[in-house]
Amino acid sequence: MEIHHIAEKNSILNKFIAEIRDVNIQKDSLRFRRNIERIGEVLGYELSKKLSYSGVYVKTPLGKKKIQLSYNDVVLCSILRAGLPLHQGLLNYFDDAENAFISAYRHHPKNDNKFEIVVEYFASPSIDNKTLLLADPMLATGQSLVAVYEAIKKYGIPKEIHIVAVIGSKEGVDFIKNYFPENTKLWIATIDDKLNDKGYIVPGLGDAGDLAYGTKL
Ligand SMILES: O=P(O)(O)OC[C@H]1O[C@H](OP(=O)(O)OP(=O)(O)O)[C@H](O)[C@@H]1O
Ligand SMILES: O=c1cc[nH]c(=O)[nH]1
Ligand SMILES: [Mg+2]
Repeated sequence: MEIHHIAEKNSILNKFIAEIRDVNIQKDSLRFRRNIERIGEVLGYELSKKLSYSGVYVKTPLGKKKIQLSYNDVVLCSILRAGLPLHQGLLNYFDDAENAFISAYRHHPKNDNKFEIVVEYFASPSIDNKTLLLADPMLATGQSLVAVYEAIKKYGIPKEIHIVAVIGSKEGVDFIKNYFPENTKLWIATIDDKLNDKGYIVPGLGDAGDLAYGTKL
């Protein structure tokens, strides 16, 4: 897996990451969602550099100009709930992508810290031979991404996969490497060192779904 850790180089992206982490600023859910969306735009721009391009003539009022345009058939698949604002950010740039949505949540059968991932809702076009963008802001243990990848296989075999995430843990990044095809690319804004005993990223940002959409029962 090719890992692109975007915040390793300083850019305006750092401001968006600082705001979603900041315990006070993150309380503004409108700003939180918009910052995740902005990060999606930045990551989408970065990954667009690795797509396939061919020259297309564009007619202007005064002549014509050959421009390199990407010709990939992109399917943008996001994991509910927290994936929604990231999805919107990517869709702002890949505006003619097809779209897929999948639900994944942590089920605690014994009410302790051990959980399994339950994948229930799935709406997807065929992903066969297409460029799959798999978006989820948090890559904690990596189990949600792997469960989703297993579930999506019945919709076809993608030509290539780009995973898009905002904050990951080192452990989660190492875990998913074993499950995705070798040519998969991970576009991740930033990576933290630790997970706590509940599988939350430390320092991370807390619960991305709750921060974007409120607490659930
Ligand atoms: O890498 P993992 O250990 O699998 O954890 C990451 C998952 O946790 C979050 O979703 P969550 O289960 O909180 O659902 P939500 O988006 O509805 O809040 C996040 O959006 C990922 O899907
Ligand atoms: O740190 C984490 C881990 C899982 N889900 C989140 O929203 N945050
Ligand atoms: Mg959550």
